[in-house]
Amino acid sequence: MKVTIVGAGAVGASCADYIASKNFASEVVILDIKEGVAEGKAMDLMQCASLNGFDTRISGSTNDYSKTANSDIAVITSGIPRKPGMTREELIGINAGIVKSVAANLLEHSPEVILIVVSNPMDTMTYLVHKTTGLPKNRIIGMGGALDSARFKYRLAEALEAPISDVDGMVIGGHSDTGMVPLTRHATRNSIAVSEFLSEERLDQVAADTKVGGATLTKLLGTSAWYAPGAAVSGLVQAIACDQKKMFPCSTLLEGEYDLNDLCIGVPVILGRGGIEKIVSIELNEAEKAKMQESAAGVSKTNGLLDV
Ligand SMILES: NC(=O)c1ccc[n+]([C@@H]2O[C@H](COP(=O)([O-])OP(=O)(O)OC[C@H]3O[C@@H](n4cnc5c(N)ncnc54)[C@H](O)[C@@H]3O)[C@@H](O)[C@H]2O)c1
Ligand SMILES: O=C(O)C[C@H](O)C(=O)O
Repeated sequence: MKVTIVGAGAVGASCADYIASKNFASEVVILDIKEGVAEGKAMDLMQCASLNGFDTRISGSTNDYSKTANSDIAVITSGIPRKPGMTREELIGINAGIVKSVAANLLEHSPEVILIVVSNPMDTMTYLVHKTTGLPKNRIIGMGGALDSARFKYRLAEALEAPISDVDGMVIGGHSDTGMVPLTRHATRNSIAVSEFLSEERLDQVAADTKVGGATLTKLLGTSAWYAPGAAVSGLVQAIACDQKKMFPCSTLLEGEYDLNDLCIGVPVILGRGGIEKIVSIELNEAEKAKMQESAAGVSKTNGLLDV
């Protein structure tokens, strides 16, 4: 199993670290345009192998895509992150060109690859990859909901004063400050609805804190987050590599599911060796449907800024 990660920055390196530490991939290639950086990070990570007990071979490449040839999975993290006060949507001008060229380069050397799009604005970048590569939809996966759901569980556990392992919950919708739809009605503590333990006001606060999870970290860090994003990506990569058939909310092209068309947005999917093996349609109530429609309108508006 060969995995390529494009972008040796904060998220790309964190992602390589988690993938290697889990020891399920034979090879990880990190590629970046900055001379020597991918090679340096790969060497640094390889020097963790004896310490952390993994056999994954990690190598770096300065923009030489021949080294990525025959990758099974490729993760696109190349592009700029936001700064405090910015939205993810403001990154479109620079990141669209980068993501488009990176996807084309990857496919030239790995025609069967499954692509995981991370660069922001992620739902729009995922749509751009659809529009420009023509790959079947099962092989283009946008990562956002897995991260947002992890942040939702963190906030739920905080409110419940419970261990996170007691908590389950999912966030669907667009990966944006306003577009996320945390499914509080479906969230549970040990299979009991969290509404049994938390007031409506407290749950609304949990949802609000979840939606600005990325912005909160960007304000604290001066750039956007990388540990949880890297861990979330590695979870998707492992589900595909190990054919786990796990369910994650991922951004995928919708063609009528959830009454939405012609956009990529986060919904629950089953991930296995075929990439997105199934889009899972869950019953939403009227309020949840309205939030999903509003979120989709926001994503479509950003998609409208693309030159495709
Ligand atoms: N979808 C998500 O949940 C999520 C989470 C975190 C970050 N992000 C996004 O991921 C992206 C990367 O974030 P980061 O914190 O790692 O940024 P970073 O600046 O640390 O790293 C980005 C890397 O991309 C490289 N790069 C730029 N253009 C390139 C090209 N054409 N080819 C190869 N490499 C290129 C840069 O040299 C840099 O090393 C940002 O757009 C950020 O908003 C998304
Ligand atoms: O917040 C960001 O801009 C980065 C990423 O999308 C995140 O949610 O951490």
